[in-house]
Amino acid sequence: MSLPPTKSHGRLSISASPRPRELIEDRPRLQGAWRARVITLFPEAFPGTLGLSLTGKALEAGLWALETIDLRPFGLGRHRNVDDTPAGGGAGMVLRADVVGAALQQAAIGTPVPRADWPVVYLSPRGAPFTQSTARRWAAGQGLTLLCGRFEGVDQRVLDHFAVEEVSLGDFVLTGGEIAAQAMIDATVRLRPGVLGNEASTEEESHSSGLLEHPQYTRPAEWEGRKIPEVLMSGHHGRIAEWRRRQSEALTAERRPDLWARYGAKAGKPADEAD
Ligand SMILES: C[S@@+](CC[C@H](N)C(=O)[O-])C[C@H]1O[C@@H](n2cnc3c(N)ncnc32)[C@H](O)[C@@H]1O
Repeated sequence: MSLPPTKSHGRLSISASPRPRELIEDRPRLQGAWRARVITLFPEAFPGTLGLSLTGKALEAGLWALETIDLRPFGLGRHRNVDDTPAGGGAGMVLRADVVGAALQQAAIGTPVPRADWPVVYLSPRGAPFTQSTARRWAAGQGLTLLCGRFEGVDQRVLDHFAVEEVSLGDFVLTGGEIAAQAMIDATVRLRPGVLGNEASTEEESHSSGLLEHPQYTRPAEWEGRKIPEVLMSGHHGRIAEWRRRQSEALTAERRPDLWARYGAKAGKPADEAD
């Protein structure tokens, strides 16, 4: 079977088909760029929000690359069928192991071993929860292959065969993996060097230190009778840092007792004494 083309959203194509000239010329610049490779029935959903703002600029600049692999051309027969009814009966359709397997094989071309450098992930509500530490782990590698499910999901055998990691965006069910893929790529790519520029720090934001971020304010100094807290206008860096730390702790304790308990435990004291 000849390989269907892979669409590139950055400046590099991994397609087996002839590449436009400008893509070839861009190749050296992209060597070593972190890459997201997404297997989907809806490649037109990409880059989506990833093409906007900082991630979009970084994509254009070649700081990372995005490639979609359309699942449909791997389908069978005249209609390129990709799914079939669930074994054992039940509602809906399941993506076939042979079809998804062929797409995963194409996605594996040129990816490094060991897998730690390039995880292969199935977006799934059954998966391990996606967190900031997942994003950090993925950002430290060379790239990521994401398999977007649809319908009732994917035949289990292909997940087992390729030792695919299952990761969930949260405890809810989406109609497909594309939104989850974009969210996870966004959270990962913004941790790559140069993507956020010098302006933003990823060290002080929510989930980096185990706490939620303190409230933020900007001009005007007074709005609808509400003033910016005085300490933030004082210019006293020590007092500002202390105020922000206390706000972070109070917010975390109130909104996320699970994070607060873990934070307290890390600091070596029970959470209710962590003040
Ligand atoms: C309708 S869902 C399938 C749900 C599946 N039957 C179940 O109950 O676990 C279709 C696809 O959406 C994606 N999806 C749905 N919810 C998700 C979540 N919370 N996180 C990541 N992907 C999700 C997965 O790729 C899934 O295969």
